[in-house]
Amino acid sequence: MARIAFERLAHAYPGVAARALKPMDMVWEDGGAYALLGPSGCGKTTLLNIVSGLLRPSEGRVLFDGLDVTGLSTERRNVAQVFQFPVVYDTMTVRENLAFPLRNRGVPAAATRARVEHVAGLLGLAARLDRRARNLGADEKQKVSLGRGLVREGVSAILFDEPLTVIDPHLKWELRSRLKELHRQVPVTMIYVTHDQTEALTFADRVVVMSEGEVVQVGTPEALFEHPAHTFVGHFIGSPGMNLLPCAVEGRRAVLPGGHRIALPRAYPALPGRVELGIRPEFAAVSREGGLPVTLRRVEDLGRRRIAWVELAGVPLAATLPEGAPVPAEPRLALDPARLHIYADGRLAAGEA
Ligand SMILES: Nc1ncnc2c1ncn2[C@@H]1O[C@H](COP(=O)(O)OP(=O)(O)OP(=O)(O)O)[C@@H](O)[C@H]1O
Repeated sequence: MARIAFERLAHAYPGVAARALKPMDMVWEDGGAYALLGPSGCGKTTLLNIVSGLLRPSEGRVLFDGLDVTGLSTERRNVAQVFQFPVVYDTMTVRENLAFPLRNRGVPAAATRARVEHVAGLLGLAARLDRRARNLGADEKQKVSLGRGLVREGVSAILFDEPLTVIDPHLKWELRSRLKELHRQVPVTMIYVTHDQTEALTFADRVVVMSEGEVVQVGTPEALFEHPAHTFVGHFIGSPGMNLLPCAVEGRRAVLPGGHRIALPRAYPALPGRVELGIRPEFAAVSREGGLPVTLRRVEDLGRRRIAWVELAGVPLAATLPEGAPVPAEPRLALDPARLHIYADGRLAAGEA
């Protein structure tokens, strides 16, 4: 297990002027379960390959427990990896596949057998141990691949690159829970790359959100929901994401589209650049009275809750229509003051209580 640190780490691919990763300092705590979340092309795989040693960063250093490993191979770093597509030997049995990483490192036969059976049990593969891998379906092959990543004890970290892509949707939930359970039993540092927020939020204790080669926030799923540090996080996490309204801020007041003034929970100094007010749909309620006048465009029934799509002076936003309430003829929008956030050029402005 290892605490992994980046020191002024950045990466540009040869012949490409723009950096795929912008300079960053970061720490991955020993034993943490991290998800690396972001849209396609934001740099997740680049970052993961730098941790594993498949890719050498063009700038900065990678430290494992304080030791500079920037120039070391994956093997020397003692990192296990699970990729998007199954990596299994078709002619071997499941048992032989799972035992392979242990045999390679000279683990005694009895210990190998016990460990293989334990991991197979965790992944629901116990009844398949003596089958040839080529006779397995795609889901089961990927389970074997996961097992090969998990079977070694004492690794510095286990890295997963979208490991559930080929897995049937109903099995994804089960495998995520099994991985989480495994992390509870053996708290090794795990980094799990995904572009799926549900996958990230259910697997991880800490979610690392990336956008355009930058880590924009590291936080618990709750922190990302309650206090998005960046408008990208507000919008990317949540369904629908956070509403963003252009505004002007004067001390403890915000002036919204249409010239509506609302009180803010904190006081702000003069803010530079583009200023926006962020509020999640969960904390913006549409009702018959109290609040800002809005135009109702449509109501979306999501089963457990209803989303009212409204416009405030022409600016669209999503709000909640409380359970059981009729759709109001003249809707008003109430924003929970405690849940308002102010952003300047995309970044959360601190304000003073
Ligand atoms: N070998 C390469 N040479 C040049 N540019 C690359 C190379 N690999 C990735 N890139 C570029 O670097 C950026 C980050 O890519 P990366 O694959 O790390 O993103 P990602 O978040 O993992 O995306 P995805 O989810 O689609 O895999 C992209 O703009 C990509 O086009």
